[in-house]
Amino acid sequence: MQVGTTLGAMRAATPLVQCITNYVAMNVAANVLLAAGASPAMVSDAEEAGEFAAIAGALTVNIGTLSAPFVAGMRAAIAGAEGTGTPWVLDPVACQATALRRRVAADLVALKPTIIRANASEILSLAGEASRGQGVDGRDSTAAAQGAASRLAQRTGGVVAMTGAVDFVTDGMRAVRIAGGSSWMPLNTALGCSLTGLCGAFAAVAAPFEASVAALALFAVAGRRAHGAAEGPGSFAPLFLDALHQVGPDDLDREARIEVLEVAAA
Ligand SMILES: Nc1ncnc2c1ncn2[C@@H]1O[C@H](COP(=O)(O)OP(=O)(O)OP(=O)(O)O)[C@@H](O)[C@H]1O
Ligand SMILES: Cc1ncsc1CCO
Ligand SMILES: [Mg+2]
Repeated sequence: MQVGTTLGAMRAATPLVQCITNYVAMNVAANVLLAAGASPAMVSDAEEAGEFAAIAGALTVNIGTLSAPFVAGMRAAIAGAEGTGTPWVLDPVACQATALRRRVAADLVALKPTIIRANASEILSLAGEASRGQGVDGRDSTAAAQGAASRLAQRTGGVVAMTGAVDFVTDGMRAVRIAGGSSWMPLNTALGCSLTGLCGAFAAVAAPFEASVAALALFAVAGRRAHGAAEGPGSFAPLFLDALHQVGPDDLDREARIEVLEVAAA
């Protein structure tokens, strides 16, 4: 897959990405998007979120620190995005954990996100299957959730970008696995939330499946590079930001480990 071309297009556009994300992720995700080449804006109040979505290249919606004002802002923003045909990405953080999260996540999935980016435990929960997730941390393997991801994609008509030690992306017809990354990534908070924002940046310039694969591949390559130079989760964080900035289109094509799956295997 031509992930390098997609990265080049994203950087050339510097897309404006509206991120409705949680308090933990706001700063981390903004820095990740800036380092990768996009232009993040954390705009979530219901009074302006719909208006902003109409001028953004993409919208991302994350339920990590959920509250009624956040939900109102999400609904306004999604309505604005739908009005202009703007792609939007859902991150259903810890959607298995409480009744509020299950209800809000189900309501948002019913609005048919362009992309759902989540860990395997969240995908299993959205698909109505048993999840071992502990709060925001995934505890299931993506291999065990491939079927759930495919069914979810078929139900929404969108793309499911599921992450873990090995990532899995499907639109219900096509599927790929992406290897790489670092075991220190889940020890850095909000990297998944930041990747959701990056999926939005790529979706502003490319079709949802290609956008998701490019975003996850960039994280996998940058994570692998940073792992080689880091000594632990703390030193990993700045090295990862540097790598996100340094990986170019040719590097991405050369270093990405993307396996295209037979449909039957998905
Ligand atoms: N064990 C691992 N080895 C390599 N890469 C990993 C591993 N676990 C996660 N990653 C990578 O970390 C990034 C975030 O994925 P993860 O599944 O941890 O998201 P998440 O659970 O939603 O995170 P958060 O909610 O903390 O933001 C992805 O790029 C994924 O490929
Ligand atoms: C730790 C944490 N708690 C709510 S959201 C979040 C960021 C990782 O999902
Ligand atoms: Mg998450």
